[in-house]
Amino acid sequence: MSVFTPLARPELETFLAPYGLGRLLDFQGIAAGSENTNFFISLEQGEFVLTLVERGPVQEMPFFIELLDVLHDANLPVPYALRTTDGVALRELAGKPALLQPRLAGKHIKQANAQHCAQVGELLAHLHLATKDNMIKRKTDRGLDWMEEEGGKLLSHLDTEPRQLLEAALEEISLKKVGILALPRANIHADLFRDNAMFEGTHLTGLIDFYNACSGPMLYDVAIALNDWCSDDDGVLDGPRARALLGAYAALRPFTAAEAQLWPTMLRVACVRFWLSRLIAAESFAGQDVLIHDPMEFQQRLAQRQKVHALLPFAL
Ligand SMILES: Nc1ncnc2c1ncn2[C@@H]1O[C@H](COP(=O)(O)OP(=O)(O)OP(=O)(O)O)[C@@H](O)[C@H]1O
Ligand SMILES: N[C@@H](CCO)C(=O)O
Repeated sequence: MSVFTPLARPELETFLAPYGLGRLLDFQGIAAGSENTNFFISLEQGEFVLTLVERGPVQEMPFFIELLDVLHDANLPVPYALRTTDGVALRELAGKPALLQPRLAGKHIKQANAQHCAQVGELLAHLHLATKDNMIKRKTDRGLDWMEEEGGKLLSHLDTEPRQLLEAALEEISLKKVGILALPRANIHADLFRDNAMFEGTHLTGLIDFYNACSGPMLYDVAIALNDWCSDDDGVLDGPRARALLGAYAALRPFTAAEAQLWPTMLRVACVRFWLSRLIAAESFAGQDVLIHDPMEFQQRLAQRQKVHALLPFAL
């Protein structure tokens, strides 16, 4: 289970006291999640989630806090950093940046249908519309340069077939980089997988885990989401789900001609990003009690996306 930093009750009680939310009733490490340490926290005044941020520089934390405030103020269903009675949002616990957030209702779904996908597309468009004119700048630490660098290093670890697949994708990234970086931008979630959305029945109740959020091409966010929400088990894109997600998104923010043109490339870039991070995690956490997502899933998806040539059907 991915509790990288275990906590004892007394240190937790000391940490929680300044929020003024009552006594600690219960707490529980969360096994799901692969990058940060999370605890469900029951206090007298409600249910919360405590996150200890395990990855990325501490100086980035104000970005996440500000972005979640902006999205919360725009009435989007996201968690946000609660303040202590002295107004402090970013705290430290066990030497890690620590945030207390409201616990959102709902649970993750494994099998997405077109109805789920339409809501994801709609909410993603709202997220982009809420930030595109006042984007808060943050360069991702897993962008195109990172993909080229880490991908280059990993090539020699791969067998012939995956190596050729990755080589072709890295070549395409290098060729299309300028065009990708010129696409319309906003603040993007950059990790909108099924395990980062909550549903109650068929109703989307929230998005969580903004720790990969950054400023970047909106189309990249759409491609990341689509690759997870609309793939079959063998990595093939499911037409009805893909059309539902893209249609709902484009109804609120129509795609530009440049986005339509770069769509097949972007689907592949979004596969490379997660194939590489999963390969790196699998190597660095091998044998440890940490949730590791299967890298092969993205190798398969990338192989399937090499066959995608159709431009976006919903462009201006
Ligand atoms: N605000 C919240 N409300 C309800 N549940 C939450 C909240 N934040 C986190 N969780 C729960 O904790 C789990 C892990 O959280 P999260 O996805 O942020 O961790 P992570 O390590 O960053 O995961 P990932 O593998 O997606 O990077 C989620 O799957 C969800 O069940
Ligand atoms: N969503 C990512 C993990 C967190 O970034 C994956 O499935 O590889």
